[in-house]
Amino acid sequence: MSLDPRTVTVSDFPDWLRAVSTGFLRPYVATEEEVAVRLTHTDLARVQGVFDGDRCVATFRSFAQDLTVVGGATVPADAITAVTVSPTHRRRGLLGRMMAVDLAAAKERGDVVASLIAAEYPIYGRYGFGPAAWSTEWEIDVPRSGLDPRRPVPDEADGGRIDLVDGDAVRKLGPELHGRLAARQHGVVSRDARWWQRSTGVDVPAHETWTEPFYAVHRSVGGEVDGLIAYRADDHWGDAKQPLNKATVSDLIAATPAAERALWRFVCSVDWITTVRSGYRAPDDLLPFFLPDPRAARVVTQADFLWLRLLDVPRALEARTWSADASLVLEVHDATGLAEGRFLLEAAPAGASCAPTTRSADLALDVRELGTLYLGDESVARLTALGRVQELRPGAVAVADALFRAPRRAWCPDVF
Ligand SMILES: CC(=O)SCCNC(=O)CCNC(=O)[C@H](O)C(C)(C)COP(=O)(O)OP(=O)(O)OC[C@H]1O[C@@H](n2cnc3c(N)ncnc32)[C@H](O)[C@@H]1OP(=O)(O)O
Repeated sequence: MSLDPRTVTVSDFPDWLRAVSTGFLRPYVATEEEVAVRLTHTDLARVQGVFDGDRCVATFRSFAQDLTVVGGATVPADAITAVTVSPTHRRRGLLGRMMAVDLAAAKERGDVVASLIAAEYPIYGRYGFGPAAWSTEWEIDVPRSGLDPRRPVPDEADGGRIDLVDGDAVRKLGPELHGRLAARQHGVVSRDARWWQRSTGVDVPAHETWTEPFYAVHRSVGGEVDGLIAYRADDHWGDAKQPLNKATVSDLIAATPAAERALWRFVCSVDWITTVRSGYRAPDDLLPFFLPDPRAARVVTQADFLWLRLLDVPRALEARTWSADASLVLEVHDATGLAEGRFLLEAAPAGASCAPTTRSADLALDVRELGTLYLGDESVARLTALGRVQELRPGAVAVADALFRAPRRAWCPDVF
């Protein structure tokens, strides 16, 4: 029997959801009502399944996403999620087949990149993806941070105020604030209305145990909401009856460094909280330096996070800004042919042009490495030292490094 991927129908959908649960090692607990809700925000044309007889044994879904690139513009991304192959059918090429179908459709549609959060590092490089944004999580030992527990927050330097709010307010205020973040932080991916609902407890899938977080917003001196935090606290007391509670931040977005600082200092100031877990941040997040003693913030996670695969090299390279004025000819290898070619990039801080060329190449690299370099989060010299970029004209690596690097690291705040 052939095991070919096909588009999933409404009647397949519950079995497809069951297969996703199996692949992610969780029991299938969705109710009919949940299936109906999920159908309302799922574009079935972009949901693939592989069926062995009646049973779904492999799953794959993609959806439309906007990705902020260096300089603040966005490109249309093919966001990939819910990738699973049942343990009875693994390593027979099913993922490879579903990926080929999806990437071809994305290219046809005009998406500039494909994006995903990889469950495991070794899976996606073979499909042309490279890690493009990394993530760091800190754990703050609040009593060691040097913050004074007697002081009110925000402190005088800030001038703004912090208000506790509910999920309704977050759904109203969050999207505009997120838009301001997305306009300045490369690596940020769009959040649709469904994202805001799910993160505030509306129609949460049954397999996710939902507890209401605390939400607070920061308002600038002018009264504008310019920061938002969501955090949950545990209930932990020491033997000598001292509170030793941990706050875990699930979201902290801000439009200004001042709002960011005020919100971190706020969560560290909550009485009883002695530990704060930051959630996934950019590796160069300002957080440790908001504390009088940055060593109180210990790195607990440091790993690849957002993976990108370029589908349209000229549009991708023209969309971002560049730190220098130079031209470069890139020979891009892509086993699938989707992004293969030799391209002349003429870059300047004001904008770039990129087009196929017959000029001799300065650098040769796989599309995977171009994905890794795209958001300016990796050095060309490092990839060259690893043998993953070839310098064909002396000095081209230095030129490429001057061009590609961004002033700040990329940050993707969301798992999708
Ligand atoms: C974006 C997301 O959704 S991330 C979530 C990914 N899903 C999971 O991690 C759930 C658990 N794992 C699975 O469901 C499956 O193992 C999958 C989906 C990762 C892989 O599916 P498969 O159908 O087994 O992959 P497929 O047979 O197409 O493998 C293609 C190649 O990748 C390799 N490969 C696949 N998965 C892995 C892995 N986890 N680690 C190392 N190599 C892997 C295969 O060995 C094969 O190599 P080859 O081309 O050299 O022969």
